[in-house]
Amino acid sequence: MTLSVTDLSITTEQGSSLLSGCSWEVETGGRLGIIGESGSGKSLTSLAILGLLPDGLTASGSVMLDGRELLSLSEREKRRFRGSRIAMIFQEPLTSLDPLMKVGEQIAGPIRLHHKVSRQASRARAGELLRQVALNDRVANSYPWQLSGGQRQRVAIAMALGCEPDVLIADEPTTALDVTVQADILSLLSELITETGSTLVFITHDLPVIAQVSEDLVVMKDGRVVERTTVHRALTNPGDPYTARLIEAARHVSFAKPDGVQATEPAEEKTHER
Ligand SMILES: Nc1ncnc2c1ncn2[C@@H]1O[C@H](COP(=O)(O)OP(=O)(O)OP(=O)(O)O)[C@@H](O)[C@H]1O
Repeated sequence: MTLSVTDLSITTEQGSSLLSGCSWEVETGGRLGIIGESGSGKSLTSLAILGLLPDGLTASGSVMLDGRELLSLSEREKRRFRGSRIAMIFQEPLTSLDPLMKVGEQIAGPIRLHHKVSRQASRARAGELLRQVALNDRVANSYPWQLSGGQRQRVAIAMALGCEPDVLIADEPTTALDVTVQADILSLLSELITETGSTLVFITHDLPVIAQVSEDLVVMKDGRVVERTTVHRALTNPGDPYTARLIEAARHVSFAKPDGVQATEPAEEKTHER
C-alpha cells in the first residue's frame, strides 16, 4: 500500500500558503520519519492525509494510497478510511480518548464498526490488544484519566492498531512522556509495526527519536520539504544547511537504542553502529 504525497499544498481562505509543493512517498510496510521545527507543517501534512484539515484550509495536489486519491474522497469515504485504512496516534492521547468511556470499550468500539464483529468478539480482541501493548487486560475497565501518560499512549497504540490499518501516522507520540517511558513506547511501536506490516509515518521535531523507528527521513521547513534523505546521510552528509542545523542541535543529545538502552556516546558514532 504505497502512500504517495505529490505536490501537496495547503492554503488559507485569505490565500496564505501554509504548505507548498510537498512530495514524498513511503512503500508498503515502510517507515518514514518527518522532521522539522515547530510550525514547519508536519501536523497539517498528517491532517490533510487523514482528511481532517480545519475549516477554512484547502489542500491541493495529491495524496494517493494504493491508487486511490484521498483528497477527493467524500466525507463518508474519509470516515471509512480513517481507522480502517489509516490510523493516527497523537502527542497527547487524551485528545483522542473519550474521558467518559472505559478504555476496553474505546478499543472494542472501532473494531466492531470496521470489522462488523460481535460485541463479545470485539471485547476479546480489545483484551488481546491490551496484552500486546504490555498492559494488564484489567486496564479495560479503567477510564483514561485513571492511567499514566505512558499507559494512555499504549492504549492509543492498541486502539490505532486494533483496526489493522495499512498506514499508521504517529504525530509526536512520545513528546509528552519522560525519556525512559519514551524509549519503551518507541520500541513497542516499532515491534508492533513490524508484526502487523503497517506502513509508519512518524512525525517529530526530534531527530534522536526518529532514529529509533525509521531510517528514511523527510526534512520540512516553513511548509516545504527541504530534503528527502536518510538518518545516516543527514548525520554524515546533510544535503541542506537547515538539516545540518537540526543535526547540530541534536548532536549533544544522547541517542537511545531501539531496546530502550540509553547510549551516552555522541550521536554520530551511535548511528554508524545501527
Ligand atoms: N487552522 C489554521 N489556520 C491558519 N494557520 C494555521 C492553521 N493550522 C496551522 N496553521 C499554521 O500552519 C503552520 C504549520 O502548522 P503545523 O501545525 O502543521 O506545524 P508543525 O510542524 O506540526 O508544528 P508543531 O511541531 O509545533 O506541531 C504554522 O505556521 C501554523 O501556525
